Amino acid sequence: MLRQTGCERAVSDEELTKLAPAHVLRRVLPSQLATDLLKELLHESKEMWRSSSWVVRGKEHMTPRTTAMYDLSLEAGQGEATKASTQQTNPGAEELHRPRASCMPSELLRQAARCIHAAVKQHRPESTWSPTLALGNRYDDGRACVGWHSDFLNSLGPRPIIVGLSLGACRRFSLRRTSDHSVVAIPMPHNTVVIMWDDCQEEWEHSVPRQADSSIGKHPVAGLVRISLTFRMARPELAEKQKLCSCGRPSVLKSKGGRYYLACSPMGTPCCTYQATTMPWQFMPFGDFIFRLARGLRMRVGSPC
Ligand SMILES: O=C(O)CCC(=O)C(=O)O
Ligand SMILES: [Fe+2]
Repeated sequence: MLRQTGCERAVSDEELTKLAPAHVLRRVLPSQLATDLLKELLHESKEMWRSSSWVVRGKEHMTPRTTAMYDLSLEAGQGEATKASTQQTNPGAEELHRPRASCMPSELLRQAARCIHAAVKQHRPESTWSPTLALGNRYDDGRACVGWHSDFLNSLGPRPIIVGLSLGACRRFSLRRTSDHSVVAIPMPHNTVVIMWDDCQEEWEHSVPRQADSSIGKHPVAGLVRISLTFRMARPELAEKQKLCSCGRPSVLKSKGGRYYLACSPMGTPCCTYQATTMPWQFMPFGDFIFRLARGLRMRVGSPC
């Protein structure tokens, strides 16, 4: 059933697949694995995850949640992530004033990654997607949130599959189409997965909005705390092709109005107000994308650095 919530529509799982390039799957992990992973991450996130921060005009802004990056390509015992691997898996991290924590994935987290991989394979047998990293987010209560955004494409490439697993408290996950700002929202109780595919990063934004604590579905173990893991596949071919802005700082690859563009300084004050490319994203095969990126997305800089 469609329900109007302000300007936001709460939709059923079936409707979501018709309205947005996204898919909700319930109880994807065996329930014991979901419980054990939740307990492990509740503990680990308290000890090791942290709020990142960035500085805009001298003022430090903290993320209203704690986060950590898990590099699934690292074998147990490999210890600290190397700088190269951190740069690839932690896009924008070098721009952060307080960078994101990098943690080693446990066996439980790897098992969860295998379940997520199998679920994607079941829905898209032809897909070669396989998760290489997971970004953890911890939302302690209704004030913790993530605002409207699409994920950086630098290390993921065009039209990436990104899979979010929710553990603990039930929060709302919202998707907004950039062309007309229509919003759909889905409740994400414990052990629910949302798959964002196709052009979800190119044409839509997503968020976990602030909520009154009284509207959050508490979990028997986690209470108001929600933990999410977003599984992604990094493309090593792209890491070598990262472009610096003309001011020398890293740039991020984003998409707007049907074109890719590189923007300066994702987290701080951009040196340039506008940088555009002339690369349309639609229907572009990955090989073409790499080729064009290697040749350089020629940037038109709106104002001088
Ligand atoms: O917590 C969520 O479900 C969303 C997190 C998110 O958007 C992200 O990690 O980029
Ligand atoms: Fe995101």
